[in-house]
Amino acid sequence: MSGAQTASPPTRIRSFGERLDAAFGAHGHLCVGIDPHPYLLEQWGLPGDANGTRSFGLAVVAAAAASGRAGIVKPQVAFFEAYGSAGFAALEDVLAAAREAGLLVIGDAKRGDIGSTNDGYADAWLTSGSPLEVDALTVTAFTGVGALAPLFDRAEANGKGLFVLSATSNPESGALQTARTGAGESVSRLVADGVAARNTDRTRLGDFGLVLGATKRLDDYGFTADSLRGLSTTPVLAPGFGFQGAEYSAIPHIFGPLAPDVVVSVSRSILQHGPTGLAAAIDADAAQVGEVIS
Ligand SMILES: O=C(O)c1cc(=O)[nH]c(=O)n1[C@@H]1O[C@H](COP(=O)(O)O)[C@@H](O)[C@H]1O
Repeated sequence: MSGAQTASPPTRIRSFGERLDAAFGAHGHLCVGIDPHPYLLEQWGLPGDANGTRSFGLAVVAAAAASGRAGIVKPQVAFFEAYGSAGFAALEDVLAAAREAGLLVIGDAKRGDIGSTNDGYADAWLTSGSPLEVDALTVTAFTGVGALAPLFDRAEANGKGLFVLSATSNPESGALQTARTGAGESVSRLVADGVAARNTDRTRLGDFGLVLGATKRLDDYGFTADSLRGLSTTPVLAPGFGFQGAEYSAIPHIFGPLAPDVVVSVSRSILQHGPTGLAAAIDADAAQVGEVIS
């Protein structure tokens, strides 16, 4: 054999935005939350322990993958964390199963700290081969969008994404998030503009998105029609449907120009159908979402 070898070009890592766009195209916009509330474990006939959360999570992953109409899942870390190391072991199994099934995984851990600590979170959640590897992570910017730089950088390098809380769905969010800065913009918008600025290639769906609750009027949170247009190509993670009161039919009205890039996230109102009704509930909700976002 000759010593001369042709070097193969390095494989380009697909960005999170590209993969999210592909998931939208192949499966639609529905994201099924994996929230193993203790009352749901009981309702599903599962033990109220880490094994229960594992069985619950694996069942949701299997149903989403089998339906083909939900290409994204969002495990809520809190309900696994409640069982300590055994809960994290269960979460690792659920994440591995979701990855194996080809689902896009948004880890809902709402991390965010000073920059040097965010490096640790990037190691844990956004690094290929890490036990808790996900495709995208929810984070808070209370320490400042700039403090998230290690997470943005690592996500970009590894083909991962972030969803940063901007206008959250809970009733208490307004006092803080609608507060105005010295320059007169709302805290929600300050965060949104900072995140959008990290999406440098505006010709494609970005890797960095915003959490905008579907229960809110975005103009109350300081977003004008123009500012929403300026956020185009920034993906949106939208919780608040079902149990929190928002309806799928309102998506175009709530999100305006951002509606085509919305991840429609729903947990309890699908999960309450139990293991036997889950598949039908996913199909029914996906059909409704498909009618408003094509
Ligand atoms: O980041 C989130 O997903 C999130 C942000 C937000 O503003 N509101 C919100 O409800 N969530 C999460 O979305 C899920 C909503 O659950 P359901 O109300 O059961 O659909 C929970 O896991 C919440 O923690």
